[in-house]
Amino acid sequence: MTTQTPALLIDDASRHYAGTPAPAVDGVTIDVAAGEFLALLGPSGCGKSTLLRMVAGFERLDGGRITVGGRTLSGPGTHVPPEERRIGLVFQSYALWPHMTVAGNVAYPLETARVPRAERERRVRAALDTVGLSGFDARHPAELSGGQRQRVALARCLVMSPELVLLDEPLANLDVHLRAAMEEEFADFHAKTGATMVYVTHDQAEAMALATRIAVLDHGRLAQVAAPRTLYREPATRMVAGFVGQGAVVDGVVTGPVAAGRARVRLFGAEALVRCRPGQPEGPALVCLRPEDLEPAADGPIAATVVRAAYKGGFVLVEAEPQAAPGVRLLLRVSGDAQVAPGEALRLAVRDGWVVPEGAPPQERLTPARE
Ligand SMILES: Nc1ncnc2c1ncn2[C@@H]1O[C@H](COP(=O)(O)OP(=O)(O)OP(=O)(O)O)[C@@H](O)[C@H]1O
Repeated sequence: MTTQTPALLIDDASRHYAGTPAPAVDGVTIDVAAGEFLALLGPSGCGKSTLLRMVAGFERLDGGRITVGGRTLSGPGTHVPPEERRIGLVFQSYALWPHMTVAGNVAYPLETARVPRAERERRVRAALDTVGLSGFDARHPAELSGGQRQRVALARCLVMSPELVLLDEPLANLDVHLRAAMEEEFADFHAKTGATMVYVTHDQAEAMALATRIAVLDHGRLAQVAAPRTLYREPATRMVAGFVGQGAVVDGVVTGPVAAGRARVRLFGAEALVRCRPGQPEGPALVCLRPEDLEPAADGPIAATVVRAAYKGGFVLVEAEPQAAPGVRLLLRVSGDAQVAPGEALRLAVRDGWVVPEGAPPQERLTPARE
């Protein structure tokens, strides 16, 4: 059996800024396989950028270790400076030189590294070709769209053939349409180069669309790292359940039996069968109900009242309040043809759900590109 060295290993890494009450990054462990696209996701201030800056070498660690391809870059007594890490960086501000042409910007890191002219020109051409900007060599950044500028920044990073590429909210400054187009560009870029990527975002849709795995940070700690589908269907904590995807996290009681990943739960006085981790104990529990887990049904056991109904094109997103739990809001989708109005009574059936195993170990290891 062979054990592959992870492309990037963040091992129990911490950073506590002086004068702040709590660590920005608190004992985070993640290993990233070669060729993996890992998204770091979480609300503002959860420590995503700090963690990325630690990997890049701009921040020192207060504890733990960071290795890339088996080489320790940060650790007790070790801090390799950013420029010696062979890591590509792409940030939301493209940081292109305005007085240089596109080709000049992309060639810049090669010049700094004293790469001979002929090889430099070949690599610049190849990098511009990869990002779909052949023929733009002579333009200046001011003559490009936001998306094109971001692609130049990608090409400039790619031209150095980095082992690892770090991207910090690279689409944050682009409008919605351009973001969608650039998402595809990033997916292409990843497929073509096979580079290992770590991508910071607070946009869960972006993370879901791009990443092989997503690491969710919550107040500097790793809440869960898993494939997008697992994160959505089997959130490990209340925070992950609420932050990723739509739906509700509600109080229920596991009444058993718990077998084959299923449990019987009592929800709003009704019985339902939902998914759970093996060994889920009986008793009070949090249950995550996604919109597709709930269905209006004439004989549904949960009596509810429509609070809001929003036509979303093709379907209506309904917010409903169970009569047994005033203040709780459930979300479900009904057909776009259905007439649903606030105040209406509704009976709901629970088709699926997930018992949130708060307190269980957060780490899930998966090989890249596999669910
Ligand atoms: N240089 C600094 N000095 C002191 N505190 C800092 C510094 N940089 C970040 N912090 C604090 O560390 C915590 C994590 O910040 P960080 O920028 O890593 O979060 P983030 O998840 O990237 O947020 P955002 O999505 O808003 O960029 C925050 O509480 C922030 O205020």
